[in-house]
Amino acid sequence: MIQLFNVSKIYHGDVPALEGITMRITKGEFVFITGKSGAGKTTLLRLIFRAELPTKGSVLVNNFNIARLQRHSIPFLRRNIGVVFQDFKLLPQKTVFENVAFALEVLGTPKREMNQRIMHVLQYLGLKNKRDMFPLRLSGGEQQRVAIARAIINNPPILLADEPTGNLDPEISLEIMHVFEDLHRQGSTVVVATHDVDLIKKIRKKVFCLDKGKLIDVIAEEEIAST
Ligand SMILES: Nc1ncnc2c1ncn2[C@@H]1O[C@H](COP(=O)(O)OP(=O)(O)OP(=O)(O)O)[C@@H](O)[C@H]1O
Repeated sequence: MIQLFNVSKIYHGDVPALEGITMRITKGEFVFITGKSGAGKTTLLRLIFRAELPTKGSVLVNNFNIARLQRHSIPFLRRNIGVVFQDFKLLPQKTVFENVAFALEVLGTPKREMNQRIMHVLQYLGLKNKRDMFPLRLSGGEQQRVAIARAIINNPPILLADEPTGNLDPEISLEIMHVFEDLHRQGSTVVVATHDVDLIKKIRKKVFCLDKGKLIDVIAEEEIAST
């Protein structure tokens, strides 16, 4: 589903943000990308949803080389990928409902269908009674759940999360991870970048470890269980 072959990314100068990365994430997998600040986690995710192009190597999503996608095909790639960020990136002047609706409006979804789908996803994430609230009146965990609602409203097969619990306390972080686990159980491919080792130990999924742009280790789920 997601494959990287010998991928390097240099923003400028000669220090690569990523160097010689080869990895494969299969359909329906839940994986973590970890590493210290600056290791290249965000860059790796940005390459997958084509916010960046690799300097070298190739990135394949659903067997399509994302660098070769024609401009008009990019929205089709993005429709397959939901993205969640550390800072939620919600629109502060729109309500919870409107924030989620926005992701459907851009696709021209009919209004009645839109209402049904949004209420369903808000219910799933325990946000039904927050539908008319503005994001800044919500707790961090609730804001992140709104961001997840927005990311999954189009049922994308792939969910990317960049340090999704970076602004949340440990208990709420675990709750958010359980939402990702549930989505994974329902069939989504989930990729979570985090430097939170405690969280990784609790969730126990395959881990790709980056250090200074290089993939230095891949830890299988079973190995984590024993640490
Ligand atoms: N847009 C950019 N322009 C120039 N350099 C960048 C850009 N984005 C990232 N970098 C550099 O690439 C390297 C990897 O950064 P990246 O953000 O991918 O790492 P990270 O592991 O996600 O770090 P953090 O946990 O701090 O977010 C860093 O040295 C960073 O300074």
